[in-house]
Amino acid sequence: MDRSSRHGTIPASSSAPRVVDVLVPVAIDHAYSYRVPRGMEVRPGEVVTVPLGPREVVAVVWAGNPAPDPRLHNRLKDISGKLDVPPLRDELRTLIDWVANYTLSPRGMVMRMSLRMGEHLGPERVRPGVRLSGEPPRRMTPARRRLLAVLSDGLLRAKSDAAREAGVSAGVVDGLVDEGTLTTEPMPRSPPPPPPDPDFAVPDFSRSQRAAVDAMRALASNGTFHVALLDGVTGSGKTEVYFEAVAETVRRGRQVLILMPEIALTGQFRDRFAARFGERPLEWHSELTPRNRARNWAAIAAGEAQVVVGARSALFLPYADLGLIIIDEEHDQAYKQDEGVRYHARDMAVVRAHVAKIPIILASATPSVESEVNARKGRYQRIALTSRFGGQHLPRIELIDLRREGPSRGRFISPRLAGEIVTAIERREQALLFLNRRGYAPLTLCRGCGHRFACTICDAWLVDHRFRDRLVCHHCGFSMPRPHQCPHCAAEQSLVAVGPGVERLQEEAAALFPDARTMVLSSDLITSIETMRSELNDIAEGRVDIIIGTQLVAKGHHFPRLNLVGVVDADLGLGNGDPRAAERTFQLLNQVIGRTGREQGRGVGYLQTHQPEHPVMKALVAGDREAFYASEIAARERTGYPPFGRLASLIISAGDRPSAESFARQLAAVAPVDERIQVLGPAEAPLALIKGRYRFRLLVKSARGVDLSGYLRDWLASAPKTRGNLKLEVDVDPQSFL
Ligand SMILES: Nc1ncnc2c1ncn2[C@@H]1O[C@H](COP(=O)(O)OP(=O)(O)OP(=O)(O)O)[C@@H](O)[C@H]1O
Ligand SMILES: [Zn+2]
Repeated sequence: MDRSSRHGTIPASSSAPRVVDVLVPVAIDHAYSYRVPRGMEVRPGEVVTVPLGPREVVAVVWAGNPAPDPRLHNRLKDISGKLDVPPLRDELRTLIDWVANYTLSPRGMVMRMSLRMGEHLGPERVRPGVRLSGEPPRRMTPARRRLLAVLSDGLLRAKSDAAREAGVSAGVVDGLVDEGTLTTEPMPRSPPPPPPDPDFAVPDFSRSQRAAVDAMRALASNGTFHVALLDGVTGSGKTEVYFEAVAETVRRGRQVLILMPEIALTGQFRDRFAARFGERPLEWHSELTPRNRARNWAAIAAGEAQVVVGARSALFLPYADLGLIIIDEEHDQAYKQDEGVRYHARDMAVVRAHVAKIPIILASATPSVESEVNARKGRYQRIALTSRFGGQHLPRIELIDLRREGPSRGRFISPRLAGEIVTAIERREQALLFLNRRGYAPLTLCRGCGHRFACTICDAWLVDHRFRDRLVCHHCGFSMPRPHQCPHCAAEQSLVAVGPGVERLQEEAAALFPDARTMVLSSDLITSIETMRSELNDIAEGRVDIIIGTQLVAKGHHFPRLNLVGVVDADLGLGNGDPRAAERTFQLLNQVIGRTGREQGRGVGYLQTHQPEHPVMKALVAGDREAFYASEIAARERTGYPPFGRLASLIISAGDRPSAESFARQLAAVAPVDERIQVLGPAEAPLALIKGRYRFRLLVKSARGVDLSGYLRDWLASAPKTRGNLKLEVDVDPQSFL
C-alpha cells in the first residue's frame, strides 16, 4: 500500500511551468521552489537531485506548489533528475515535519537523517563479471594459468573476485578479455537478504513468561497504534518474549525496527536473533561502510529487509511497510541525541508509531520515570515479567561503607570486596569490577607545585590514558603525550594520578589477584563491533576471571559464570546536580548487578559507597523498586519536573565570556510573559567552557500540557538574532544539564 499515491501526481497546467516545493538537506526550515522539467512526473516524497548554489544535492519533493509567485518564474531552477528509489511515504514526511517542529530543528536537517547516504544513494552499481569463452589465450604465463584454473568451472565471477582468487592483478583479467579468452557480462544484482524464519527455533516459554508472550502476539496481530511497556526484571527473558511480537509481524509480511542504545551491542544481538530466526537481521549504524549503507538503505526502502536492528538514527529510515517498533533498554539516556537535531529516539519512536498506526514495545528492567508514570496512568500497557527465567534468584545487594571499611590510600578495592573476589575465583566463577570511568585516572597533578593538567579549550581536567600513553580531554578529544616533567615547575617524576579509572583498577587487580586473567572493557578500547563481539565471547566462554568495565558491560549481556559484581564507586553519578541523577544511578546499578547469577548460583552485588543512607542505596539493598519509583515520582510531582512538567534549555555560547553572557541576558529579557511558564537563568553552564566556547544556560519550565515548542518559537522569532560567533542551541526535553 503506497499512501503517497493518495496525492496523485502533481497536475501539469497547460502553459505555466509546473513548480514544486523541494526540501533540501541543509539547515533551513522551508522548502525551495523548483521547476519540473517537461516530460518529468514528480509526486510528493519523490527523491530528486537539484542544483543548490554551486552544488547538486539529493533532496525530496515536499509538496506541489499550484500557485507559485509569478515574479519567481524566471529565477526558478529546474529539478535535475529523479532517483530510482521509492518516494518517502506520507508517514515519514509527517514524522520529519513533527520532529522538526517539536525540537525546533531546521526541517532540512531532520530530513537529512532519512537520506543518510547522500551521493551513495541510487540503484546499486552493476559490477562486471567474467567467464571463460573457450577461446585459448595466444600466450600463456603463470598468472594467466592461475586465472584460467580458477575460472575453469565455467561460472560467472565478478572481475575483482576472479583476480583476487587467482592472486593476479586486474590487468591480467583485462588482457584475457581483450584476447577473447574471457567474455564479460554484468553480474546479477546481489540477492535481497534472506527473510527471517518466524518458526525457526521457537523456545518453550515458562509459565510466568506465557502471559507476556500472548500479550506480545496479540499486540502484533492487532497491528494498531498501542504502546506496551515490557517491564521485566533482569534475566527474565525480555528479548525472547519480544521476539514473539517480531515473529508475528514477520508472518504478516511487515517490517520490524529494533532500536538498541549502543551500537556495540548490535553484534551480539544479531547472533542471538539468528539463533531464534535462522538469519541475522539487517543493521543500521554509523560504522557501516558507505557501500553497505547504500545497500541496506535500498533494501529497507524496497521492503526487502524485514527486520532492522540499529542505533537511534534507524528511526528515520524510509521503511516500505513498518509494522512494529521495539525499543530495547528504553530508559537508556543514549537514546537522546545531544548535537545537531536534538531528539529523543524513544519519544520520537512513539510518535512514528502513532503516525504509522502501529504498535511499539518499550523494554526495560528499570523503566524511565516517564514510562513508569505512563504505565501507572494506563496510557501504556504494562506487560510484566517478575521473575528470572529458569528459576534463578535475583541478585542480593550489600553495601560496603567506604568511611569504615575502605581500602588504604591510593587503592580503590576494599579488603572485603577483594576477599569476596578471591572466593569467587576459587569457585571458578567470574567477577566484574564496575567503574564508569574510562582511562587510568581522571586527574593528574604535580606533587611539587600542585599544577593540575587541564584542557586549554575546555573547562575540564585531562584524563590519563596509560594504554595510549596520553592525557586526553573527554569533551573535545584534545590529547597530548604524557609528560615526564611538570610544565609549570619543571620538576621531574613529580606527577601523580588522582582517582581511579578502569585502567588503574586493572593495575590494582593484577597486584591483588596475580593469577587471575583480567580484561578491561571500555568504549575507547573497543575498535569495532567485531572486536567487541570477540571479547564478549571470551568472557561468555570463561577465558576471563575478572572483567573490569564501564557502562558498556552493564547493558544486556548474559555471562553464564558471572556471579559477583563490585561497584567501585556507587556514588559516582549522584553528585552532579542532574535532576535525573537518582534515577540514572538506580537504573545503572540495577542493570550492572543484574548481570550476575543468571544461570547458576546466586548473584551478589557489592556497592562501595560513602552514602549508605542515600535512598537509592537503601532501595537497592532492600530490592525495593516500588519504594524507589514511589519516592522519585513524588519528588518530580512536587517540583514540577518531567513528566509532571516540561523543560527546555537554551544554551548560549560564544568565543568570549561577556558576549555569551550579555546575549543570554538580552534573550531572557524578551521572554514572553506566560503565567504557566518560568524562565530560569541565565546561569553559567556547569561546563562553562567547551572547545574554546563560553557557555550560559537558560532553563525553561512549564506545566505539562503547555505547547513549549510553540512558546519557544514565538520567543525566538522576536528575540535578537545571533551574530558573529554567538550560537544559540535549543534543547527540548533536555537529558543533559551540563
Ligand atoms: N523461554 C526460554 N527458553 C530458553 N531460554 C530462555 C527463555 N527465556 C529466556 N531464556 C534465556 O535466559 C537468558 C536471559 O534472557 P534475556 O537475555 O532475554 O533476559 P532479559 O530480560 O533481556 O535480561 P536483561 O534485562 O538482564 O538483559 C538468556 O540466555 C535467554 O536465552
Ligand atoms: Zn577539551
